[in-house]
Amino acid sequence: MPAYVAGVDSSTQATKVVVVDPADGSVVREARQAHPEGTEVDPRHWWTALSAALGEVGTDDVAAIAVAGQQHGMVLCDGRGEPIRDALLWNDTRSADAAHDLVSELGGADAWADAVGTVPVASITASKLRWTAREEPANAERARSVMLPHDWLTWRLRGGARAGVEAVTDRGDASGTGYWSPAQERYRPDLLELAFGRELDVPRVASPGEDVGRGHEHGPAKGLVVAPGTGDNMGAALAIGSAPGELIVSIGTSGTVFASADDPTADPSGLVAGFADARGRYLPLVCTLNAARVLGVGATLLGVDPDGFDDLALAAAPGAGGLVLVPYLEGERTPDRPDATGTIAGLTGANGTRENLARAAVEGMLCGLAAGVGALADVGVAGERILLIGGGSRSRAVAAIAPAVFGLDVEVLAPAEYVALGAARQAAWALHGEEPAWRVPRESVIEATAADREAARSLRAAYARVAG
Ligand SMILES: Nc1ncnc2c1ncn2[C@@H]1O[C@H](COP(=O)(O)OP(=O)(O)O)[C@@H](O)[C@H]1O
Ligand SMILES: O=C(CO)[C@@H](O)[C@H](O)COP(=O)(O)O
Repeated sequence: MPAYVAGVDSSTQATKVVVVDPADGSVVREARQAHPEGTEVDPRHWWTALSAALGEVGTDDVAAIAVAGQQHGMVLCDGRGEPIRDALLWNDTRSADAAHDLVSELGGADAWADAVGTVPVASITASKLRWTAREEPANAERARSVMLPHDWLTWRLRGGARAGVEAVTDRGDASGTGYWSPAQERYRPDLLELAFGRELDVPRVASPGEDVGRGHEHGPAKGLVVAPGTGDNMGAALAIGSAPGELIVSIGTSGTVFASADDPTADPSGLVAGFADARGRYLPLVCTLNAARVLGVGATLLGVDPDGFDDLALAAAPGAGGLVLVPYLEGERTPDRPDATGTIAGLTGANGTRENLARAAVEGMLCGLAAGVGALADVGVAGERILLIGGGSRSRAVAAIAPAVFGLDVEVLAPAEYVALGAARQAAWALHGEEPAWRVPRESVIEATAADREAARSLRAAYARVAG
C-alpha cells in the first residue's frame, strides 16, 4: 500500500527529489541529478534528470507527487507540446532590451505594477517572449503554447500529448510570467499578446492543493496523484511557513528575499516582484542574479575549497579592511543592471589580503540581499528576522557574517531541500484534501548585537557608494 509522497525541485543547477512520510513530514529517501550549465537549456534534460532521480528513489510506495521548479523559464512549444527551442532561463539577460520596451509600451513601470504586480526585467517570461518574437521569427511562428519549467514537467508526468491531458500551472508560478495578475487572480492575455504579438495557449491555473490527474502508466510517476506544483520560491515558502516579521533569504544560484503577505504588492520601482504564493496568499520577493556562485568564484580565485574559503573569510575583520566587492558577475537583476560586471574597490597595499578578499565577497553578496530587505520594507513588508536557506547557507562564513550585514537576527535553517519539501507538502495536500500540519525543525537564532547593527549600517553604506 503506497504510504509516502514525493516532492521535486527542478532548480537551475539540479533536480532534487525527496520522498516524505506524510505522517510527520520526515524525509525517507532523496536523490539529486545535475542539470547542464548555461542560461538556455533543452527542457528534455530536465525530464531526463527527473526520470533518473525518480528511478533512483523509487516510487512503488509513493502515492502522490508535485514538481516545484525554477521560475520564469520560457518553454515555448509546438502543437504537440514539444519544445521549439531551448528554454530561456530566468538568468538569461538577453531579453533586457525587450523588457525595457515592454515597460514603455504599456505606459511605464506604474502601469505594469498595477496590472500584474511586477515590472518586467529580463528574467520575466513576457520579456523572453518578446525577445523570441523579435530575434527568432521562425521559432515564434511555430509556437502554439508557452509553459514554465514546472508546468511542462508536470504535464509530461501525466503523459503529455500522447495522453492528451491539459497543461496546468499554479498561481505562484503563473505570477512570475508578466501575464497573470495576482490581484485579479487571472491571466492578462492582452499582455501576453503585447509581448508576443499574438495569442498563445497557456496552462490552466489549478487551485492550491488540487488533484490534477494521475502519473502516466508508462512514465516515471505511474499511477501517482499529481498536484499542480509551483515555482521554487513558492515551494520553499510552503515548506517553511514563515511567521509575520520573518523573511526567508535563499542563497542558491539566485539570491531571493521573500515573505508571505496577506495582500498583493505593486512596486513601481521594480525592486519587489509582487508574486502570488502556492496557498492563496502573496509572496513579495526580491531576486538577485549573484548568490552562491559568488562564493564559488571567490574560492576558485583564491585556490581553496568551500571550507578553506570560509576559513579565510572568517579570519578577516568586519568590513574587510575597507575592501568592497560588488558581485555583479552575471550582470544584475535587482537592481536592473543586466550589463553590469563585478567591481573590487578600495584596494590598498594594507588591505590586499586573501582573507579580506574572501570576506568582501561574502559581505558584497549579502549586501545585495540586504538591499532587498530594505526594498520589502518600503512596500510594507518589514522583517525582524532572517531565515537563511539554500546551498550558500551551508557556508559557515555566510552564517556567521549575515547578522552584521542584515543588522537583524538570523536563523540558519538545518540543511534541507526546502523547495522539494514544499512540493511534497503540496502532494500530500492533493492526496488527502487538506494541507498537512508538518513543521520544519527550527534552529537556534544568531542574535544581531548592537555592534552588528552598527556594522551593517556602515557596510551597506560603503557598498552602496561603490554599487551606485
Ligand atoms: N558549503 C557551501 N559553501 C558555499 N557554497 C555552497 C556550499 N554548499 C553548496 N553551495 C553552493 O550552493 C549552490 C547550490 O545551491 P541550491 O540552493 O541547491 O541552488 P539551486 O536551487 O539554484 O540549484 C551551488 O552553487 C553550490 O556551490
Ligand atoms: O527568478 C527567480 C525568482 O524570481 C529565481 O529564484 C529562480 O526561481 C531560480 O531559482 P534557483 O534555481 O536559484 O533556486
